[in-house]
This record gives sequence, structure tokens and C-alpha cells, in this order.
Amino acid sequence: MTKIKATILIIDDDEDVLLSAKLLLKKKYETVITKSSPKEINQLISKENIDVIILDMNYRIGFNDGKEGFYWLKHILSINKNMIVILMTAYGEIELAVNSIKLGAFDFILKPWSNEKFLATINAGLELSKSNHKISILKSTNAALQKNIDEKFGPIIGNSNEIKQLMTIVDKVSATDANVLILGENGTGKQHLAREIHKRSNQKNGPFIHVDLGSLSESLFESELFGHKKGAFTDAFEDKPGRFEMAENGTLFLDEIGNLPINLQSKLLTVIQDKKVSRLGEGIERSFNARLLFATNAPINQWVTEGKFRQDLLFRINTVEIEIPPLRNRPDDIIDFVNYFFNIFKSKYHKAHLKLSSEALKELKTHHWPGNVREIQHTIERGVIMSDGHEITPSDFNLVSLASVSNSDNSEFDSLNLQEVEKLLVQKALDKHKGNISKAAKDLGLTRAALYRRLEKFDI
Ligand SMILES: Nc1ncnc2c1ncn2[C@@H]1O[C@H](COP(=O)(O)OP(=O)(O)OP(=O)(O)O)[C@@H](O)[C@H]1O
Repeated sequence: MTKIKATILIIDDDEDVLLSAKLLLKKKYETVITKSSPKEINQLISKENIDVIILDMNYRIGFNDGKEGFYWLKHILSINKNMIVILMTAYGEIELAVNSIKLGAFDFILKPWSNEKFLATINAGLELSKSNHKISILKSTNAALQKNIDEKFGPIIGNSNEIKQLMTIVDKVSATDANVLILGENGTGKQHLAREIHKRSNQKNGPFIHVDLGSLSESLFESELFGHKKGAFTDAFEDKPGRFEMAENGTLFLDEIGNLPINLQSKLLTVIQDKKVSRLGEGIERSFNARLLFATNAPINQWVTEGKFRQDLLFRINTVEIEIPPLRNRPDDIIDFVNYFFNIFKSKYHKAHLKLSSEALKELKTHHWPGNVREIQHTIERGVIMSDGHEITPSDFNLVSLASVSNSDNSEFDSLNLQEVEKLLVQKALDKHKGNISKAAKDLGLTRAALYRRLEKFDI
């Protein structure tokens, strides 16, 4: 019979107990260590990869108050709070054993033991040890992934008065649990700001969960946000927590809230009001504890007047409203962004000596930036990649300025209405890339999802 890959340590001052336990356990488990005193426990824990410790409660002859058992139990758990400790005790000491569980022991075994019960208790302990191990690996992986993402979303760049004012609100609001609604055009940095609020919040060590409501179909909305029970619908192969539960002790960022269909708005309102979610197909209501942040590029206040967005939901989500101005309204920030992204991409593409020509700089400063910060980021990246010499020139950016579009196709730009110009630019990008959404989105400085939303909006 193959043995279970596990190391069990048994500590008891009674040699007969040690011997019979060893005889039983070594048939089942790969490594069984026996000790007559817990004094070497530090060394053993640091040297051996121990999965389960079976610890007697009393070591001094004539004493059965369990004090030593408690002492060593606390000591072991102070070295490793997840260690599985099973206490061994005699019939008259059950109260002691129960108290030891309150202190963190996994379980207790009565002496003389039944072999079957003894092995079942150890196996249950091993199962827990395995899941603790998995959880600790998952936690580390999660922390590493989180760090990666945090590095991608660096500091808040911008020194304009607009950004300074906005940051004073961020300072005030971050450490509270107020719901915050972030408004702003595409690419202005709504997600970036939401992450900054999370980083400065009391739940900064918890997860930051981002949900793009614009990309969720109605059928997926409930199961993604609230979770589901196995069998709740055809593809529900296993129980799954929703994003509200995943964001426990962290921040849930509901992006593109304006895209939520009206019938789902009332569901979301109830959840936010009650701070409870029910998984699909399950009757249980689960409380959640997550900071809620929201964002949209839609004129949400106007939509309330037009009946497209529920006023009561808006009142729930905008305890504090922060509007990020478009880049064209804070031109002082352009040069900061140019320098910031230029340094990042010079280092990424190993072009440390690259310079920006004065014409290139002039073009960057005067460009209209309809795609806001994301557009600057992509433009600088493209410039760094395309430049052949020591300097980036305007042609390396391939920027389509409003003026040039207007001149080349003057009949289209009779008006400078932003919506019409935006529609034209989207069409131009699609024509240029022969309908390739990914390339057109990149050129426009948008995500694919954002471009799809515009195609729908402009009926293209
Ligand atoms: N103030 C800022 N400082 C540094 N980087 C920024 C800033 N604002 C935006 N960015 C960067 O610009 C890019 C676009 O920002 P982000 O995705 O947050 O915009 P958004 O408004 O959420 O866009 P969308 O509406 O398309 O979802 C990201 O790479 C982000 O890190």
C-alpha cells in the first residue's frame, strides 16, 4: 500500500504511547517522528517539513492540569499559526481538550485511542494543512500579481490646477468608505484614479476588483457580479463567488456604470443599499464588506433627466463625485505626460539617448488629444518605436490633427461639434485600417471595448 506523503510528529513522555502510535502511523504516512519532550520543537519545526503535530497535554509526573500542553500549543502556533496541532488527552481531561481547541488546536484524541478515529483525525488535519498551504501560495501569487498591476498604474502625473484640486478631493475621500463616482472622457484616467484611491484607502492591502459593466451582457451580469450556485444555469458547473464577494476587504470598481440597462440598475441599487448579495440559484444572503467606486464617461446627470439612468441609484453612488477634465482643458499637464511616457518607453525599447525634436514637441503640445492620456501614451510609444535616428520627428507619431483631417476632407468638418468630429475620426480610423478593430482602436488611443461602444453609439 502506498503511504501518504506527510510528516507526522508525535510528542509524549510515555515511551509505550510513542511506540504504539509510531507502529500504527508508519504504516500509513511516509515520515513519523517521535519525541519524548517538546523542548526541541523549534529546531524540529525549522528543519522538518512537518504537516501534523500530535502533542500530549502533560509532561510532569503527577500533573494533569494540561498547563504544559497549553504552553507548547501557544508556542507552536506563535512559530506557525497554521500548524495543525492535535492534542492527546485522557478521559478525565476533556474540558482541557475543549479549551485547547479554543486556543487554536485542530482537534483532540482521547487516550486510549481507537485506531480508526486516530487516523481519521490525522487525515482531516492533513486535508486542512494542504488547503492552508494552497491558500498561502494563492495569497503570495495574488500579492505578486497585484504588485505587477500597481506598477503598471504608477503615480498620478499632472501638476495643473485642475489636477491639484482633484487631488485634494482624493486626499479627503480616500480613507473614508464613501461611494465615489469618477466622471471623465475616455482615457482621462478614471481607472488610474480609482486605483489611486484604493492605494490610499484603509483597505489598500485587500484586492482591487475592476468590472467593466460595458462589456457584460445582461445574461452574464448577475452571475459575474453576485456569483452563482452549481447548477443555477446550464454552464454553472461549480459554485462561484461574484465580484462583490471577491472584493471582500478591498475595493470594487464598477466601470462604465452608465452602460447598465435600466432593469439591472434596480438590482444593483438593492445590493448597494443592503450591502448583501445572493448568488444565483441560492437563497442565502451574504453580507459583503467592500469599498465601492464607480466610473462612467456618459453624461450621467443628463441621463437621469432623460430617464435613462435611475436617480436613486445615482444618489447612492455619487456620495462624492470627481470629474477628471479632458487633457485639452489642462494643457499644462501635456508636457508632464510626454516626459513621463517618454522615459518609460525609452527604457522599454532600449533607446536611452533618444531625444524629442522641437517640432515633435510642438506638435505634441498643440495636438487636441481626443483620446486623452491613453492617446498620449500610445503616441509616445509609437514615436519611440518608429524613430530611426537620435531624434523623434513629427512623422514618427503619425498624429491625425483635427486641422489636417479638416483640410483633407473639408466638407466633413463644417461644424466642430465634438460628437461629430469623434464620429468622423472613428470612421477614418476604420477606413485607414480596413475595418480592423484592434488596429483602429490602438490608433485612436481607445480600448477595443471603448471603440465598440462608439460604433454602437454612432451607429457605424
Ligand atoms: N494622471 C495620470 N497619471 C499617470 N498615468 C495616467 C494618468 N491618467 C491616465 N493615465 C494612464 O493612461 C491610460 C488610460 O487611463 P485609464 O485606463 O485609467 O483611463 P479611463 O478613463 O479609465 O479610460 P476608459 O474610459 O477608456 O476606460 C492608463 O495607462 C493610465 O495608467
